[in-house]
Amino acid sequence: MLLAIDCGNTNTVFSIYDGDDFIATWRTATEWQRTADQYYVWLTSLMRFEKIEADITDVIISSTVPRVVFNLRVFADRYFDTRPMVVGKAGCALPVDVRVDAGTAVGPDRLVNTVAGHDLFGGDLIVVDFGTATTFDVVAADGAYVGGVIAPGVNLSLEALHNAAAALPHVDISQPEHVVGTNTVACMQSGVFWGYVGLVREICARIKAERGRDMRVISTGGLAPLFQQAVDLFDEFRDDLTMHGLTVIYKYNKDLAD
Ligand SMILES: Nc1ncnc2c1ncn2[C@@H]1O[C@H](COP(=O)(O)OP(=O)(O)O)[C@@H](O)[C@H]1O
Ligand SMILES: CC(C)(COP(=O)(O)O)[C@@H](O)C(=O)NCCC(=O)O
Ligand SMILES: [K+]
Repeated sequence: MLLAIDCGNTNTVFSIYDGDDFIATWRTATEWQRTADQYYVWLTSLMRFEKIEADITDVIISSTVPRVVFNLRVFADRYFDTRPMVVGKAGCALPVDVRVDAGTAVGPDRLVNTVAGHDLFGGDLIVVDFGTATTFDVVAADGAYVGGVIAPGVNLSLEALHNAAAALPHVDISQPEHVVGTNTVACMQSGVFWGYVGLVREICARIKAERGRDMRVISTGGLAPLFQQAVDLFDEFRDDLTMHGLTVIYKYNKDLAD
C-alpha cells in the first residue's frame, strides 16, 4: 500500500491507497520539529481508531517546507523500511515538462497539481490552489508546467490585517451578506472575500488573454467551494487534487523502474 504525504506550509495531509483504491486520509498541522517517532504514533493511533490495517510498502512525499523532509524520510525508512520518493528530488521523475527560468525551484505542490490536472483534465488548464498561499499553476496543452501566479492566501490576508492593525480582530472567512459592511467584521470579510473573487477572476482572465486561448480553471483547497458558490469562478473542483497527483507520480516512477 502507498502512503502519500502532502506537506503544505500550514497542514500536512497523509493518505493511504491500496492500488487505485483510496483507503483513508488524515491531516495534521505542519511542524518541522516533529520526529519520525511522533509521526508514527500519530498515524498508527488514527489507523487503529478507524480499524484500518494498512500494510504500507511505499511512501511518496511532496513538501513545500524543506525542513520537514528529513524526519519524514526517517519515518518511511524506520517504520516502513522504504526509501520515499520525494517530489523535486533525484529519483522522482515527473511525467510532465517544467518550462521556467533556469534555477527556479518551483514548489513541489504546484508540480504535483500540474500532473494531477493534466491526468484528469488534459491540457490548457489553470489550477488554483487555496493553501497558505493561493497559487495559480498554468498547464500547457502538452501538460507542461509553464509558470503561474502566487498570491497571499485568504487566511493569510485576514491574519495580516489583524496583526498589523490594533483595532482589527481575528476574523474567519465567509461570504458577507452585503458588500457594504456595517460592522468591523463584515467590512473585513467583504474586503477579503470580494477582493479575492476579483483577484481570481482578473488573474484567470489575464492568463487566458496572455496565452491567447481559452483554458479550463480547476480549483482545489478547502476554501474553493466557498468562492464557487458565490460566483462561477471554476470549471472543476477537486478536493483531492494534490493527492491524486502524488499517486500519478508514484505510478509513473514505479513503471519507469520496472
Ligand atoms: N475547509 C476549510 N474551511 C476553512 N478554512 C480552511 C479549510 N481548509 C483549509 N482551511 C484553511 O486554509 C488555509 C490553508 O490551508 P491548507 O490548504 O491546509 O494549506 P497548506 O496546503 O498551505 O498547508 C489554512 O489557514 C487552513 O486553516
Ligand atoms: C507558493 C507556495 C508557498 C505555496 O505553498 P502552500 O500554500 O501550499 O503551503 C509553495 O508552492 C512554494 O514554496 N513555492 C516555491 C516558489 C515557486 O513555486 O515558484
Ligand atoms: K498546497
